[in-house]
Amino acid sequence: MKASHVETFGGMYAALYSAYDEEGRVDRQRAARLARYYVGKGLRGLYVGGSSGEGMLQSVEERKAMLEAVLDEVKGELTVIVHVGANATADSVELSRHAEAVGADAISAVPSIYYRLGEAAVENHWQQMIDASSLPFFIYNIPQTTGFTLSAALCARLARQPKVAGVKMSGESAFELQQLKAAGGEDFVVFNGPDEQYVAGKAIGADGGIGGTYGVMPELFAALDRLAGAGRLAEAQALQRRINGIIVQLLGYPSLYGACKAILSLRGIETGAPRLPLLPVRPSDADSLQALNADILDAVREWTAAAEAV
Ligand SMILES: CC(=O)N[C@@H]([C@@H](O)[C@H](O)[C@H](O)CO)[C@@H](O)CC(=O)C(=O)O
Repeated sequence: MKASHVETFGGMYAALYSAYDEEGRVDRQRAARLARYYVGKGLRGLYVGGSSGEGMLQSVEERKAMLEAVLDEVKGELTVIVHVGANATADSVELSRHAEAVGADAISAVPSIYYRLGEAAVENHWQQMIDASSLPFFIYNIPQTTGFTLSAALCARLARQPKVAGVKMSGESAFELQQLKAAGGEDFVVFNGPDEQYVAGKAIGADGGIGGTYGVMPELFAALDRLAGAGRLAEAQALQRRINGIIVQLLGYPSLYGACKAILSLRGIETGAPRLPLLPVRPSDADSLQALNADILDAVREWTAAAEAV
């Protein structure tokens, strides 16, 4: 019997950061090393080229290079979902075809942005990339950055296609997350997007999460999922509060991704600076980043034993 979408894709995914060399060019070796860092950390997989991955700031060729490097390194060990959303439909179609050709597990996309498109245009944009490959497709709903809110009606319509496997719900309303799950049906995978409220998303029906801060604390999000999934609510709430203390600090730097990349650099994983207009950390941030990294590693020590007992 064919595995369900929830069985195949449910779980926790780090939204992978970009990997550049010191001149800001996509660096395949660094991308491979970054992907390898997440093996054995309790995650199901990686989400490549999304918001955290700066896909929207890269050329089609750079995006292909990032994906190829990741798949060469971890294919079969981690499930790889690749974001193929681009402003021009033709670019998304090309990325969708490429994803299938190089062996990604699934594709995903935001709407085209800037033109404030209506539902018919967005639906057509997504449909073209769905049709361009045989891979499962995950809608990426992130209204606060795209200006487009996925309606339950459009979600239900798309979900009628067997290839449409779920939604990455980065909107902040837990109610809307539940409504998308209801619209998609039992085997429609809903990923929680806001890392700060994973427990709420899970409690209301998320099948896992994809997050931009998982990349600096994958063990904590894996533990959080296990505690919440086992119904150990008090511990899950306590861990979510601990995580949120860390996220608040990360959000205090010139850019979230710059801070996350700087923290990974302290652990020997070099990925370069984020691409402008995203700002890198400042030299004056060095001491606080050291302290934050130490705090995260303390939290990992505190919480992994608790979750292993689940
Ligand atoms: C608005 C936004 O960027 N949301 C992030 C969160 O992971 C976010 O970084 C986190 O909750 C911190 O605010 C994700 O939903 C997006 C994401 O994971 C990605 O595609 O990289």
